[in-house]
Amino acid sequence: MFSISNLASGYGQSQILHDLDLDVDKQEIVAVMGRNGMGKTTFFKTLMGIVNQTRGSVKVDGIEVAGMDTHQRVENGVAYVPQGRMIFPGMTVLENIQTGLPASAGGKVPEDLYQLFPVLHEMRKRKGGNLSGGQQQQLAIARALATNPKVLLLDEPTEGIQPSIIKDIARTLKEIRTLRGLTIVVSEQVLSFTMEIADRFLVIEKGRFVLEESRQNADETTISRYLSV
Ligand SMILES: Nc1ncnc2c1ncn2[C@@H]1O[C@H](COP(=O)(O)OP(=O)(O)OP(=O)(O)O)[C@@H](O)[C@H]1O
Repeated sequence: MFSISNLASGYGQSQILHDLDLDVDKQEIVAVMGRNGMGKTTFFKTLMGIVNQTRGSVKVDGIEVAGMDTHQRVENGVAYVPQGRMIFPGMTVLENIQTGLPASAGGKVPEDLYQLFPVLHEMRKRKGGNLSGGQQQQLAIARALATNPKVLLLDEPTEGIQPSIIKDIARTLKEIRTLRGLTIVVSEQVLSFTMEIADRFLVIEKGRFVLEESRQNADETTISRYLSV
């Protein structure tokens, strides 16, 4: 469903990603685990066309999106929740969500988004910058979902978030996957979070996938060895 092959990219002369291959099924949740600086953010930015790829293919339901501008990739069903959430702090919660809506929605937020995140409805008139870290993460996810994606990419969603809220985010992501038939790729350093949600685990080191385990075979000790410094 979401097929990445031979993907390479970098910054200027320095190549960061080396021939990445990944096929994600519809409704599958894949976790890309790796320490700081191993290439997780570069991977997502390349998938979104924010960092230029030097080679490779990225297909959504058979449609080649590599080479498209970021907004065209969004139109073709790829949504991105960046590291650090990047919500607009001076805009209200409602306005933040509206930035993700297609023009055809006329600014109207779909009911099911507020059902998924009731707190965003309560706080829709508040400035995004006044929300807690966990609420901002929900807002960033809601804004991404407003584009009605087929594939959701999340870059370290648990960063800076309290453990109790992390559990809520895990529950919500699983719910969204089922409700919307979403395919999810999430990057993380926190294994307890991905153990709750992922069907498959990949470890990235220096821009290469060095380990792949299905949920059934995933061995926490082995994966955590890659994550400890
Ligand atoms: N704008 C940039 N220009 C040059 N090199 C960069 C740039 N951004 C990242 N890099 C380099 O690319 C490599 C991968 O970084 P990246 O941010 O993708 O890693 P990461 O796994 O997401 O780490 P983190 O968890 O710290 O975000 C690192 O060596 C980093 O120094």
